[in-house]
Amino acid sequence: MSETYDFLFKFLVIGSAGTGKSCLLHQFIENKFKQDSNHTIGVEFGSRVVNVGGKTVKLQIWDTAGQERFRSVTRSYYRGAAGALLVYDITSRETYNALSNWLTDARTLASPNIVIILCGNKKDLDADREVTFLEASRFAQENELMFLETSALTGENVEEGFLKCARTILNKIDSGELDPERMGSGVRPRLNLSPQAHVDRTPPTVLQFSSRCFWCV
Ligand SMILES: Nc1nc2c(ncn2[C@@H]2O[C@H](COP(=O)(O)OP(=O)(O)OP(=O)(O)O)[C@@H](O)[C@H]2O)c(=O)[nH]1
Repeated sequence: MSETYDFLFKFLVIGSAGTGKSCLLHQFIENKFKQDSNHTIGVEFGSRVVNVGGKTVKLQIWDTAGQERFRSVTRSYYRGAAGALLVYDITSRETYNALSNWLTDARTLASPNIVIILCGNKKDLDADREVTFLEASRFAQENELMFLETSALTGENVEEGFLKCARTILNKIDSGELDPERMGSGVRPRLNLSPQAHVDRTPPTVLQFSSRCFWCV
C-alpha cells in the first residue's frame, strides 16, 4: 500500500567551508555525528519525512560545498528552494563575515521569499567562540532570518532548525503567502511515497557534479 505526504519541500544547506553543513545534515537524518567529515565535492543529498503541525512533509535537502571553487556548481542547485539553513561557525568570525554574500546568493538565485534559518554551529565549542549570540541574533533580525545556535556534535537544536524552517513554510502556505502550485515555489503538494514512507530517511548521498535536479528544469 502506498502512502502519501502532504508536501515535499526543497531545502538547501549553505555557508562557508568547514562550518559543519554536512554534519548537520547527517545528524538530522541519521541521528548521529558524522566522524571524519571531509569537504563536500559539489553537492550531497539527503531526505527525511517529518510531521509538522499535523502535516506530513518530506524534506529534500541539498547540502552544498562551501569551498569557493565549487560555487558555480552549487549555485545551480539554489533555484526553486523553499527553505535554507544558512550556517556559520561560532568559533570562526570569517565564516560569520561571509554571511551577507551567502544571503544575497540565496535570495537572488533561489527566491526572494525563501525561508532561511541562520544556524550558528559548533555551539559545543563555547570556549573558542568568536561570535556572540547577541550579535548574530541582531544580524538575523536585521535580515529577517530565524536564528538558532546548533551543535551537529551533540545534536542540540539540529532537529529544531529543520523543523522550524518547515513550520514557517507551512504557515506561509496556510496564510496564502506561499502558493505551492506556483512553479519554483520549492513546494510540491501530495505525492505518493514508497510503502516505507513512515521510516523514509535517505542517507546523505554524494552527487558529484551531477546534472541539474528535477526542481530546476
Ligand atoms: N565541535 C564540533 N565540530 C563540528 C561540528 N560540526 C562539524 N564539526 C567539525 O567541523 C568540520 C567540518 O564539518 P563539515 O560538516 O564537513 O563542514 P561543511 O560545512 O560541510 O564543509 P564543506 O563541505 O567544505 O562546505 C569537521 O571536522 C567536523 O567534525 C559541531 O557541531 N561541533
